[in-house]
Amino acid sequence: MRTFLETIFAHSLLAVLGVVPLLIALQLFRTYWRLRHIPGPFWASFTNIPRVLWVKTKQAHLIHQRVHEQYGPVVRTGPNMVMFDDPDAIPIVHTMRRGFPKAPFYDIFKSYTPNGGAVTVFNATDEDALRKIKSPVAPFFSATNAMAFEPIVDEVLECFVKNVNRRYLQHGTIFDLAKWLQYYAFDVMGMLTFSKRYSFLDEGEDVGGMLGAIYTYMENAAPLTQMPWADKLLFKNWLAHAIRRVPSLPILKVVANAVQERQELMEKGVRFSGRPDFLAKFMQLAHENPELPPGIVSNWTFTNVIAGSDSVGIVMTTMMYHLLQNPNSMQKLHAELRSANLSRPHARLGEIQGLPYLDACMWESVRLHPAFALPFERVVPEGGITIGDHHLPAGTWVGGSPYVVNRHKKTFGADAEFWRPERWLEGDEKHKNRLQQSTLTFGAGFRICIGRHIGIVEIKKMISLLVLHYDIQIIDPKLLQVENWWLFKQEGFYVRMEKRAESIIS
Ligand code: HEM
Repeated sequence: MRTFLETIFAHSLLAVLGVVPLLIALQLFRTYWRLRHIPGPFWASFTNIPRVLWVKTKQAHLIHQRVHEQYGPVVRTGPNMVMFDDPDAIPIVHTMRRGFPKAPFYDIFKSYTPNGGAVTVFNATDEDALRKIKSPVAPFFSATNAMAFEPIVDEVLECFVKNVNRRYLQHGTIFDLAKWLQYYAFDVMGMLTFSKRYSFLDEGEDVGGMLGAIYTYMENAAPLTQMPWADKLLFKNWLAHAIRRVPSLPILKVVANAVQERQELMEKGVRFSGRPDFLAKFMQLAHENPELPPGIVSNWTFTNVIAGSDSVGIVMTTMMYHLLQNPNSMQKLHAELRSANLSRPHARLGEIQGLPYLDACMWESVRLHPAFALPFERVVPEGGITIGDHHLPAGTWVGGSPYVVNRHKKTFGADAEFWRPERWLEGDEKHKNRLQQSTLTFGAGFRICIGRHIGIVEIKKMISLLVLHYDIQIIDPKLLQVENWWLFKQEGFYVRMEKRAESIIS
């Protein structure tokens, strides 16, 4: 005979066995129901697992493209995530005013703190917190200030030339140009930000594995961006933090040392006698505004280094790759640069900035290969929004993949998949502006990349130098590999270079 306790246990067990599946079914139904009017893959209505797996293939950009081809311009890719492919949606989602915050995608890039994660200008999801740390520094990134950095860029260019010539030109040695463009981009950013190079160019290698570590970090972080609660569960909580030490990126240690050195000088009353780099400006700002959060100087400095280095390297690699694959474009650009009667050895920015074909090649590279190639997710505000025929309720995460949006055929032409810089020159200034505003590579609206003017200076200076002074031969275009861990990086861009007869650089 059953005891009283056994009877209670049996009834409770039956109740639990009945209620739990019911609750799960209800929750799944609720999840599905909210965005049931948006087409998309079946499982995406219930779980984010498909989009995590897409990112894990390293080729999510191609899957996003296929998903749009199959389901249309507005697609549900997760229980609460909707993607668009039409540039017309850019001003709806990436507004110029506040009120359309970044989604929890960006929480993955915040290091853990008990009160919600360390916020930087890049990863801030709370717009009040963003305003406090972004408004004071935004003017430093203006187009005019970017031009003032030109002498520093020239110095690093010289270092690039010296080391590439010494190592590879004499015996026609093959090397990976993508790596060297990345070294240049990092060394420029180190110089602009805290007046130090990391010595990648001098040593001709990824010193201390600093760059590799950034990539490994992105490889781990990118899948989590698609399921942010998993990051909270696995890494961003006090327990996980107590039992495992999250290793800091080695490059940030170099940056932290530079900041500390400068702070020690300041405390000793020694005035920094170097050029007014970003760090000097950040320190002065923090000194004059004690209400700014502690650690803000390191925070701004880290953001510059992380946001503004790999991205620039990626654009330059794209541009050189397509120029070498398209001799007609290379010849046109070479002819334009030659007839511009440029200063030697380094063209002045004022001389190259307005060159139409150089500009067209740059924008075509920016369009074809966005340095960050997953959707820039935002949270739909109160009242919802409408994209095409689809209403998205408040709280939905929405974003476009720059890779897909930048290939929108109605906007960019039937040949949008291919390299054709001329598309940027086939109309008046209005046409070019429209294409630029339809390109999502730098983001858009209120959170558009603030460093883009600086990036463009670095890119145009380097490409002019390479095209004007070197004959470059690509070894095997098929060796170029691309992997998309949000950072959309290339590798295996093997070339042989020799100086052009008319070159005067040594
Ligand atoms: C030319 C190559 C570059 C590309 C393709 C690029 C791309 C981007 C993109 C896509 C965003 C917005 C991301 C989003 O909405 O989630 C962004 C933001 C940002 N970028 Fe860049 N970037 C480049 C160069 C730079 C440079 C050189 C710097 C620093 C000097 C920089 C600093 C920043 C910062 C601070 C933000 C955050 C702005 C905000 O959220 O308000 N970027 N960048």
